[in-house]
Amino acid sequence: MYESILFSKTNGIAKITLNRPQVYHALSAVLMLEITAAIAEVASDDQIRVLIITGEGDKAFCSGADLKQTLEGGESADQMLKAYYEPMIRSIRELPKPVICRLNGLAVGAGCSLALACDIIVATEEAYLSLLFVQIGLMPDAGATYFLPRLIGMARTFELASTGRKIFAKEAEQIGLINKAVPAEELDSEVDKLANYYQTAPTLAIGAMKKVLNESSHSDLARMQELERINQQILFESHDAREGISAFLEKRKPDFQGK
Ligand SMILES: CC(C)(COP(=O)(O)OP(=O)(O)OC[C@H]1O[C@@H](n2cnc3c(N)ncnc32)[C@H](O)[C@@H]1OP(=O)(O)O)[C@@H](O)C(=O)NCCC(=O)NCCSC(=O)/C=C1/CC=CC=CO1
Repeated sequence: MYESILFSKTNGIAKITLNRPQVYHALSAVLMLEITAAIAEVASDDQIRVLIITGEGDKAFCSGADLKQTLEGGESADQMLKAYYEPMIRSIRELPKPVICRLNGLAVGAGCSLALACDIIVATEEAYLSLLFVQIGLMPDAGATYFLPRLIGMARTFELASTGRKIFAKEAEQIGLINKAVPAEELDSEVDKLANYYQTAPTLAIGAMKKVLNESSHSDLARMQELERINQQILFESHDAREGISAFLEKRKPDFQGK
């Protein structure tokens, strides 16, 4: 059904694998439309409780815009960003389910933006991120200027964006750009551990928390308290909250259904 991604759904866990290895999974229009379409499938499938995004193989997660297609496609940057990049990035942020980035290799340009849009990033120690836009005379896009200052502050963002230097996973972990750097042989067990946790977690609560946190960087305390109140009221009536509270009182493990 898809030509540039592999898409699987198993035991409540969906996985999107970018699959254009000959160009390090560079972002073609088709690839971006397919990622966005697969995320819409994840959104509408109540059985799916967590999404993993990764690249095929061990070299690259994503090399950013497919430069050949970008140059030859005849579309302006404005058109491409609006039509392909921005909907893809927003679909990750707006998905009310956790998204894990399995950073299997380099993530550069808009590939870096794609990784940063995810909720949790687990990387191999060999993986690196780079805002190398500046090296081809461009500036960060696809949401990078939104994510970076919030994650690592303005001074670090300016340095990384104006030089495009590589940030390997260990440094990225230290400065708070990713969650965890692990040896390559531990990447799958680390990602599986997280995915299995989320697959049995109270998905409704996690989705509401994600939606509210998305607002926190541009809202004041009163607005955040209002959003907390509105969403907590909805969660308080939910199956999983009733189950979680009952399980605590009955001294047993909760059986969360994600609703
Ligand atoms: C740093 C690299 C990603 C990897 O370097 P290296 O390990 O030395 O590997 P290479 O030999 O260079 O690459 C392997 C093959 O993949 C092809 N390739 C790699 N990246 C791309 C790409 N982005 N587009 C097309 N093809 C790519 C590469 O040509 C090799 O193919 P052959 O074996 O046939 O030669 C390095 O490859 C690199 O710097 N890549 C370019 C990174 C880049 O500049 N990305 C785009 C940034 S801009 C952006 O992401 C977003 C936009 C959005 C909208 C509008 C306009 C522009 O950009």
